[in-house]
Amino acid sequence: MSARNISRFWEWGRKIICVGRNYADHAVELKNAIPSEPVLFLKPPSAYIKKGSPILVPFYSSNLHHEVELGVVIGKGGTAIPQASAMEHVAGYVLCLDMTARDVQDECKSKGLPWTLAKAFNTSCPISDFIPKEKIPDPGSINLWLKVNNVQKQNGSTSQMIFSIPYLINYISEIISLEEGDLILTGTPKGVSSVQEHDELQAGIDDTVTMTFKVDRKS
Ligand SMILES: CC(=O)CC(=O)C(=O)O
Ligand SMILES: [Mg+2]
Repeated sequence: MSARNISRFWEWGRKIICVGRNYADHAVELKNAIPSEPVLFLKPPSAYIKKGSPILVPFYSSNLHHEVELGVVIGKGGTAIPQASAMEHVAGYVLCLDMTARDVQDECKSKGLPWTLAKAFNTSCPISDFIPKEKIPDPGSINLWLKVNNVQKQNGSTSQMIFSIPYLINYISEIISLEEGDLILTGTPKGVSSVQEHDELQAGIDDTVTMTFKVDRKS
């Protein structure tokens, strides 16, 4: 049997672990407190889409937001991975969108309910092609940006993250064992905004990686 190729990790059905409120400017724009520990939630693998597939607005939402994020692809699993060796467990990266039904999330927050409907719906995790680890020698100092219909909405540096990638790998793996092919979404900088059917989202890492997705509504 041939070895699996990590660049197709998104086909393996592994976990997507998302970190919320990891940029102070985004926590502030949504009037959330700055966290003292990472805020975690999950998306199922059915949330993944790749280029050519549309982002579908869930039928129960009228305020779908984009959140551009750096995704960390786990290459070697582990439990309670020390910060000092955390980067040895990283195979590479993807640029991700954490698509969020903000109206539904606001309602869940006000009722003390989980965010599943707001965050985990089909097509809620568009991703770029796999980026091997060597291509991003310093993931703690890259620029993430996003445009809607060619208008800039988000532009932030990963140096603004409250919790670093090694900290997150250690924190998460103490609670949820990490496996090869898991993806960690590391949170979004400020500038999230509403998108509509027919909008075009373009996102990038500096001027090296770019990806484009169209928004549609399921008929
Ligand atoms: C308030 C949020 O939706 C948290 C989140 O996903 C983030 O990236 O921050
Ligand atoms: Mg997010």
